[in-house]
Amino acid sequence: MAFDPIVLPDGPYSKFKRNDGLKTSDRSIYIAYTGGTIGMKKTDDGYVPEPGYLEEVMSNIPNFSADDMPSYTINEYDPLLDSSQMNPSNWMQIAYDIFNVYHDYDGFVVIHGTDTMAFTASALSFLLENLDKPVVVTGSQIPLAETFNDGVFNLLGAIQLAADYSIPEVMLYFDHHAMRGNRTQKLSAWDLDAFESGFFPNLVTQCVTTLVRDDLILDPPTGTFAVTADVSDINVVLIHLYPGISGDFVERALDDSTIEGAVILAYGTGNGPVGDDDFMSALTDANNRGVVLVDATQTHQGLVNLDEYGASLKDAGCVSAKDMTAEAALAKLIYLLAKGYSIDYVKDMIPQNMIGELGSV
Ligand SMILES: NC(=O)C[C@H](N)C(=O)O
Repeated sequence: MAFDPIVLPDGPYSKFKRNDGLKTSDRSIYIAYTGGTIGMKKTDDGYVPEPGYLEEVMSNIPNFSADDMPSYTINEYDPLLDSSQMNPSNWMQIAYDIFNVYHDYDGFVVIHGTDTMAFTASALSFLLENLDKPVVVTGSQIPLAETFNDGVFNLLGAIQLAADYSIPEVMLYFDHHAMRGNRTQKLSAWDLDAFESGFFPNLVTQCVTTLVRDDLILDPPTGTFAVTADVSDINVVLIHLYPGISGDFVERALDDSTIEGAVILAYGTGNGPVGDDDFMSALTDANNRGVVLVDATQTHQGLVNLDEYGASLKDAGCVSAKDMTAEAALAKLIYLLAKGYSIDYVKDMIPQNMIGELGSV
């Protein structure tokens, strides 16, 4: 009995796949190595960041120097940081670092600890204005030096994505998926599939082949790439609501004249104890002093709707973060304040999509 031959379709087409005739090995990638578990060394006191160690381990893994890899330059930061020690001035260091070499490379990889990776990815998406090259943030749960580890695939995948695709976005690459950076949250300190992209599909899935959601990728910018906001000294706070939170606590949390904004991590669709007069007046007073109050949801898949109930945090002056993650809401608020915009403009912009941080498909 004769069988018709199986005709395989051409591989999935992506308009972001670079097709200028160059090979992957002709491309060059810049790697900003900030720290994180991926490059740590095992010692009697546990894992520690060790200068030079990540590159040493990489040089013993043939894949990183294979013929079909792009060339890459690694800028190892000094000191290497566990990401739990990072603050907005570290975001600026990464942003300026990329800015300084932007025209010399095809794409960028940021090696970073997982703990605050979603905050950094969110912040970079705002800080790197008019980005038209891929910036892929990655790290791992287990150090690359361990025999069984997730760093090999994460780092190889991030480097190849930055080399082969011209996706003009800050992405977070983990466990074979690239997610929009400002949609991500760290969900697990245990699973190798540690991040999720809440209300938004993954942008890229790497299986036997690479599947790119062309329909979701941001349009290339029309303006010139720039880093114009310095968020290092912007003072905002994040207040996570919990049953029993007192007005006194909120008042003290906001009682600092340098505070310019606050993200209120509220329940469900943005709810809080609106019947508590002390709580509401602590917020109202801050709002009257010019502190921008942003109501974001503490759920991982939620949409703030301040008009759903008769009384809401809107009565205290809060503006809705809609479906933004806490990480994105904080980063966006800091960024908008750093731009020096008026309070009214910042409040207007929070619920409006700027760089893919909100809106569902
Ligand atoms: N897996 C990791 O990278 C966790 C580490 N504590 C960090 O965030 O730097």
